[in-house]
Amino acid sequence: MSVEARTVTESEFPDWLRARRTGFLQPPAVPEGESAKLLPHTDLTRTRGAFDAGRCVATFRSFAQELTVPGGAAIAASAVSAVTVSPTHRRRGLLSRMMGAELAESKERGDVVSTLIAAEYPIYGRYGYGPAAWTTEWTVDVRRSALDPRWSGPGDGGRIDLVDASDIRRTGPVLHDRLRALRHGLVSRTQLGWDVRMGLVPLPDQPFTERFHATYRSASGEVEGYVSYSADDTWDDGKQPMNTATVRDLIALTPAAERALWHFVCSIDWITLVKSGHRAPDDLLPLLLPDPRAARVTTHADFLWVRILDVVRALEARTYAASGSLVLELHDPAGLAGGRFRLDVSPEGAACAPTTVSPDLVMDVRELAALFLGDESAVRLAALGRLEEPTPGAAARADTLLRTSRRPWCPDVF
Ligand SMILES: CC(=O)SCCNC(=O)CCNC(=O)[C@H](O)C(C)(C)COP(=O)(O)OP(=O)(O)OC[C@H]1O[C@@H](n2cnc3c(N)ncnc32)[C@H](O)[C@@H]1OP(=O)(O)O
Repeated sequence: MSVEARTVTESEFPDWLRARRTGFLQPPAVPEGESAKLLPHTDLTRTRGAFDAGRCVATFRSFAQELTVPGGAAIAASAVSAVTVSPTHRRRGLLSRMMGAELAESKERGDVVSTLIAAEYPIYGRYGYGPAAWTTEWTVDVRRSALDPRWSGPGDGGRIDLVDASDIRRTGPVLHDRLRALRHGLVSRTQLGWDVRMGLVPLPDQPFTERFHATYRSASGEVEGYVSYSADDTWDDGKQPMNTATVRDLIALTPAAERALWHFVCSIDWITLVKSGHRAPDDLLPLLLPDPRAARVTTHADFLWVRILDVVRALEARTYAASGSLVLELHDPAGLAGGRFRLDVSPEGAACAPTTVSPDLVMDVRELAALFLGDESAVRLAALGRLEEPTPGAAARADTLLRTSRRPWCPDVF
């Protein structure tokens, strides 16, 4: 009997959850109440499964998301998540079938891009996705940071206050939305995501430890950022505290807030190590420390992958720091976004339209995804043989136009 790939019904949802848990190597039995808890937050018209003899053997879902592009505009994205194929059914094309259906529908819906956090690097390039934002995680050895251990709050007239989860549940989304308008690479968060983050909706098998929350308030009284962190309880044999604080979220609208919040986490008695969580590779953290070597990089990897579905809207939505023109020839084996496009940009705005004139650069659509948020360099891609440059110097020109002074940052796993 052939394996059927399609959207799932409400009655199949518990079996879909079991298959998802199996694919992610979690104990397969769906805990009591999990299905009822997740169903109201699940759009079944965007939840796919593959069924073999009535049993769910593959899962895939997407949901509406906004992605901030350089300049602060938010574009419509379809966020792909929960991708699994059971070990019995791998490498038979099930992911390709579900992905093909998703991308076609996403294009039809009018999404500008599709986004995902890739479990493994080699999976998604074949579908036109490229790594658009990388993540770096640091571990700070507080005792070597040379921060003043007598610090008891910001010296700029601002203040740090410990607050409750309910305060962050109220103010966090507002601060996060304001940051989204300032920082490209950020993605919108769902209401469920905030509830889970604050422990208000506990998800089975993701044991939740209540977090500490602190806000930074500027001298004028405005809350400009917050940090949420958890701490372990470790002491060495000599009765010395060796506790680690793990930052779960640190949102700062101003450099003053960023500085004060990091300094706060690095000044808590008993805390000797601070784990930063997902930050942009050019995060200020190491250089906020008098001795930046106290911040050791513990992770550096591709993180947010983007698949461009509408080249014109994607390139017109973002801003550019310089003025110039480029003709791009894009190959897209899936037939969704390929073609030849002329891009005219200046700090005042951008215009992009199909053209027949000779191209300056020729590349696969996945390479454009890596360039899109300003992170990757066209010169580097040319050196790697992933981009052709029929017009000499066009890759360097593309870098002048497309690259951004700050690197994109996506702190969220979704
Ligand atoms: C956004 C997210 O949810 S990320 C989470 C992704 N899920 C996981 O990592 C869970 C464990 N892995 C799995 O469930 C599956 O192996 C999946 C979903 C990654 C792949 O599903 P499959 O149905 O086996 O993929 P499918 O058969 O369609 O493969 C298509 C192509 O991709 C290749 N491919 C698939 N998975 C991988 C991989 N992990 N590494 C390298 N290549 C891969 C296949 O070899 C195939 O290549 P080919 O066309 O040259 O023959």
